[in-house]
Amino acid sequence: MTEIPYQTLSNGVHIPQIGLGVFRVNDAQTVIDSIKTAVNTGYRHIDTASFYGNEAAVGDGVRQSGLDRKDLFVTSKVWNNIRGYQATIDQFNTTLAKLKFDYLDLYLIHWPAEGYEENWRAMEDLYRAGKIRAIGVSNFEPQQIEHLMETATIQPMIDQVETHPYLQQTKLREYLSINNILHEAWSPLGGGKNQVLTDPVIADIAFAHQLTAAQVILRWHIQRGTIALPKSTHTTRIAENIHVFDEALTDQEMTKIAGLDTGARVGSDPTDAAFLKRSTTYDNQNHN
Ligand SMILES: NC(=O)C1=CN([C@@H]2O[C@H](COP(=O)(O)OP(=O)(O)OC[C@H]3O[C@@H](n4cnc5c(N)ncnc54)[C@H](OP(=O)(O)O)[C@@H]3O)[C@@H](O)[C@H]2O)C=CC1
Ligand SMILES: O=C1CO[C@H](CO)[C@@H](O)[C@@H]1O
Repeated sequence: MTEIPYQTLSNGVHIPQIGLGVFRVNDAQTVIDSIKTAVNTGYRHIDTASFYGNEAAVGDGVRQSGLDRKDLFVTSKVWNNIRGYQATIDQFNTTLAKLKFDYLDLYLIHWPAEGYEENWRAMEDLYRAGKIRAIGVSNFEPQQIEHLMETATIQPMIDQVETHPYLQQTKLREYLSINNILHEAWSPLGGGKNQVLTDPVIADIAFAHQLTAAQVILRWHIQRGTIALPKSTHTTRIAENIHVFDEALTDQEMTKIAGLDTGARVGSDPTDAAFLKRSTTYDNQNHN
C-alpha cells in the first residue's frame, strides 16, 4: 500500500493529504462501512462536523477499523449556532463524547459567523489543555483571518475552503502560504454540483495517464500541496480517490487545469452576511 503524503501544520503536526469526507452520509452503518473501506485502502484521515450529525458513527467506524486511534487523523467543526466561549467548550465536549474519543486531531470554526473571536479563545484553551492537536478555521477569507488575529494568541493552522478546478482560490492560497496556514479543500471534486468531473480538459489528461477524471483532479490538489477531502460511500470510488500518488501530472497539464478557473462556487459564499446570520439559527444539515 502506498504511503499517503502529508503536510506539516505550523505546530509540527502531520496531516495526511487525502481525507475521507462524510458530509451527507446519514446512515450510521454506511458511515462505519465507508470508514472501514477507507482505512483498508490506505486512508488515515476523516473529516466530520457536528453539523453532519454523524460524529457518533464516525467514532464507531474508527474503533471498528482496527487501527489505533493515534494512527487516524480526525477533524470536527463547531457549527454556527454555537456562539461564545463557554458554549464552544460545551460543544467540543459533546463532540468528544459522541466520538467517544479523549482528544481530537483538528477542530475548526465551521464558518465566520459573527462573534467567532470568542469561539476561537475557547479553542485556544482546549488546544493548550492538550484536548486538540491542532486548531483552524473553515470558510475564512483573508480579511476574516486578519480580524481574528486582532484578538487571537494562536494563529489558525489551517483554512478549509471550497476548492476545485473551477474555484482554485489562487489569491487566498497566496495569503495562506505567506502566513504559514495550510489550505484544505472541501468539495474537491465539485461536490457533484458542477461539471468538473466531465470537463473535456480533465478528460484528455485522464486519458493520457489512464486515470479517471476524479483521480486527475485529486492529483492536481496533491501537486498544489492542498489537503483534499473527497467524499464517497462507494467502495470502488473510495479506493480510486486515494490511488493518486503514483502518476504525476506534467507542468503543462497543471497549467491547462489552471486555465479552468471560473471562480464559480458550488457552496455558500463566506462573505454572504445573510447566510452567515441565518446559519446561526439551525444546528444540523436537515435545516439546510
Ligand atoms: N467546511 C465546509 O464548509 C464543508 C466541508 N465539506 C467537507 O468536504 C467533503 C467533500 O465535499 P463534498 O461536497 O461531499 O464534495 P466532493 O467534491 O467530495 O464530491 C462528492 C460527490 O462526488 C461523487 N464522487 C466521489 N468520488 C467520485 C469518483 N471517484 N467518481 C465519480 N464521482 C465521485 C460522490 O458520489 P458518491 O458518494 O455517490 O460516490 C458525491 O456525489 C465533505 O464530505 C465534508 O467532509 C463539504 C462541504 C462544506
Ligand atoms: O460543511 C458543510 C457541508 O455543506 C454545507 C452546504 O451544503 C455547508 O454549509 C457546510 O459548511
